[in-house]
Amino acid sequence: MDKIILEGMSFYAYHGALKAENEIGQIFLVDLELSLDLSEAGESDDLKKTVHYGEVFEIVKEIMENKPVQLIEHLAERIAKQIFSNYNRVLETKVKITKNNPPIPGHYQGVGIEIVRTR
Ligand SMILES: Nc1nc2c(c(=O)[nH]1)N=C([C@H](O)[C@@H](O)CO)CN2
Repeated sequence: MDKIILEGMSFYAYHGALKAENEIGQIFLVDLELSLDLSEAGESDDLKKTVHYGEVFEIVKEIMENKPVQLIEHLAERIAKQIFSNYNRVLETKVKITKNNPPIPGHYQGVGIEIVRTR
């Protein structure tokens, strides 16, 4: 299946289970993969036959920069639901959200989750 990919989106936000995260905030990295048929858009060269990835970015931004929540799973779920609601063409959505510097002692590149939802 073809994919639209938005990779390395970053947002400063205040999500987290710890009060410190809600007060200080941190950077969240979001990767998104939308599975859909891109052949019609490829053949027609018509933007209406695909999903505008700039619009998708704004959907993610609105959710990531909105009211703080505890879990990044909740953010990922909201993003997937909104994508399916806005775009009937999308058959599957993969959302990966990472925190590179959470207040968790230790040496690591990042911590995060990835969900895959199918229509
Ligand atoms: N599966 C998850 N585990 C944890 C999350 C999360 O969102 N999903 N969040 C936290 C805290 O906010 C952490 O970032 C700071 O202690 C812990 N585990």
